Amino acid sequence: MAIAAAISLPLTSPTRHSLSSINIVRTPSFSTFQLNLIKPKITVKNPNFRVRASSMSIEAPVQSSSASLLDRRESGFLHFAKYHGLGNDFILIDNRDSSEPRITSERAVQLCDRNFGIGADGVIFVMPGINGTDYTMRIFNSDGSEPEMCGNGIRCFAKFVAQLESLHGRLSFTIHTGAGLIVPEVLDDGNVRVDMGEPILQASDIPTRLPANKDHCVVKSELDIDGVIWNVTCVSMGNPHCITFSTKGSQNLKVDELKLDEIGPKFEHHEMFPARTNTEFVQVLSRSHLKMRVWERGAGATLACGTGACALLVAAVLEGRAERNCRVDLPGGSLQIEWREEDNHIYMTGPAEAVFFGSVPL
Ligand SMILES: N[C@@H](CCC[C@H](N)C(=O)O)C(=O)O
Repeated sequence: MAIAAAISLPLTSPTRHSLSSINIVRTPSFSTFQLNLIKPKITVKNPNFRVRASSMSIEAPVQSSSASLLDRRESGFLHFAKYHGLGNDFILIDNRDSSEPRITSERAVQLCDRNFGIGADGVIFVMPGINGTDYTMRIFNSDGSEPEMCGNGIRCFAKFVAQLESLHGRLSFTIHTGAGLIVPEVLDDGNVRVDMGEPILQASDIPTRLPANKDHCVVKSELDIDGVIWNVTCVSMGNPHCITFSTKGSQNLKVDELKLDEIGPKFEHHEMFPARTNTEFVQVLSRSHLKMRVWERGAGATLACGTGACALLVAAVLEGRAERNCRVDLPGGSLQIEWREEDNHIYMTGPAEAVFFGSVPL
């Protein structure tokens, strides 16, 4: 099904956004508004552009007493919110009334398309909790595959739930995911700290066919990509990650120089990774400051990967390259990651922001 238009409002840009067909004015307090207080404030320049026309509508948040777009329930339309965590962007769907995703994986692929759809790295569904949890999160990657977890996505999930439920201040939820129980906490400053649980290190559970050491872990192993040997460590955060700091014979990667589009797919589809893999290319800036670029399974090069940042910290500690609490710089910004010795859990802290709201045909 075709989609007429998709618009994003980067939060770092000025408050007025000029597009060829419409102007959208955003309130400065955009990140703190309530979904049930949203009303469009759109100036239509081109009379041929109909904001709520045949296929898609766009609303910029300003305070009002009218009903939210997300409160409307016309049949045939899918209402969504677009969020991002450090530029890793997602279409969030209120699926609290059902444990079946409101759209298929095929439709998710269409909606994630940056030219013919809304544009996103994935689609996330907010579903009823199971096993005593508050909510369940499911996600489709932009290629339609379903991963177990998403670190940036779960921060967006927490902010979206807070707005759907009109909750304020410091909040914490329990969320059932394919990676087990995950607990995000919305902090007073708007950032979200997530208890990401324990890393999985057993080769068969990651899964990887790379040779394991005596602890059954894959640390400082070697992976052959077209004759180049990459030193890799493998970690699962519920989803698989392959982390590399160097090629054989070199000291430290310079991540800005990598041709990610060429090498990323070769890691992702390597025969050593039966469930494919996410890959983090890491440069050590200091023992508490790491820089990474990521090639994601099912989404390609993204601006950030939360589970990847957690996995790479574990790899850096296991390889003796870093402390347990580090700042991780990603193309879209920074995350603070801690692998706590007392409980073996990983804690990720970072932002998540609403971008725009809209509706498309189901
Ligand atoms: N960007 C996400 C990870 C999303 C899932 C990943 N592509 C996979 O297939 O495992 C994150 O922030 O963790």
